[in-house]
Amino acid sequence: MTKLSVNINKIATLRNSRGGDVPNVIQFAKDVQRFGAEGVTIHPRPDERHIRYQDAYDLKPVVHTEYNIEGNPITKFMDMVLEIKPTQVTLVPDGINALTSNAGWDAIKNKDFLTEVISEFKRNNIRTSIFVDPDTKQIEGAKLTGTDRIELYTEGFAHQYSLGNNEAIKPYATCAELANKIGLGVNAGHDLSLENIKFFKDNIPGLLEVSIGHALISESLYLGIENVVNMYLNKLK
Ligand SMILES: CC(=O)[C@@H](O)[C@H](O)COP(=O)(O)O
Ligand SMILES: NCC(=O)COP(=O)(O)O
Repeated sequence: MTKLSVNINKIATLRNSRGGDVPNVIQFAKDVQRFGAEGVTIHPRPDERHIRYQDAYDLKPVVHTEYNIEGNPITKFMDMVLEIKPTQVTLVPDGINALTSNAGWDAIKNKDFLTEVISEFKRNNIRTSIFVDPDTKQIEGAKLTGTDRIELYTEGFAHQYSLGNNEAIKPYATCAELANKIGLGVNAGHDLSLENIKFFKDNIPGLLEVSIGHALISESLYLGIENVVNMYLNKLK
């Protein structure tokens, strides 16, 4: 069973584009859970261009499924996560100006730093996951940091799969097998979509959770637009 955690960053992006509170991220988080999502993911960035730190606090009382907060563990982020105590924190090595996440950790080079940060979160009973590329050396490195889980960075797979290259799943499957063997839980995310999720899930052993935002919100627009246009047309009759 693989849990679906809905990343609601894009709802905040839309809200922020107009000021005000439409669409309302809190209501959206409540709704995705009502519709069956098994988790809510946010990825606050230092510039707060989409999800804001305040949203992270406001979401805490309404996320009754798994609350996953992702980000680079700078001091401000760590303090917030330690205060909120979500179900899971996913550490991502984003550059400050990165448009979106674009690489996993070098868990070998950053072993001491990650070990320290992870132990602090675990001391506070927060499950930890680290974002990694599909490289077996990084899976072994991740294990040495003490993390509970890894999140496989799936952008490469998603891109290759869209070009018809199904072989691109192989390093992910190999890494998942290794993670299962050495006792690391396996999550995955980035550019997963209705087009590629079934193939990914079917080929990744022990996939515990996927977090999906960009495609899921885009698909919701595509699949909802006909209904809404018709609702407007009915009102204009
Ligand atoms: C770690 C990951 O792949 C996602 O959290 C992604 O980075 C979403 O962040 P943005 O919404 O800022 O693109
Ligand atoms: N951890 C990945 C995530 O939360 C969503 O990534 P994306 O679906 O917005 O690419």
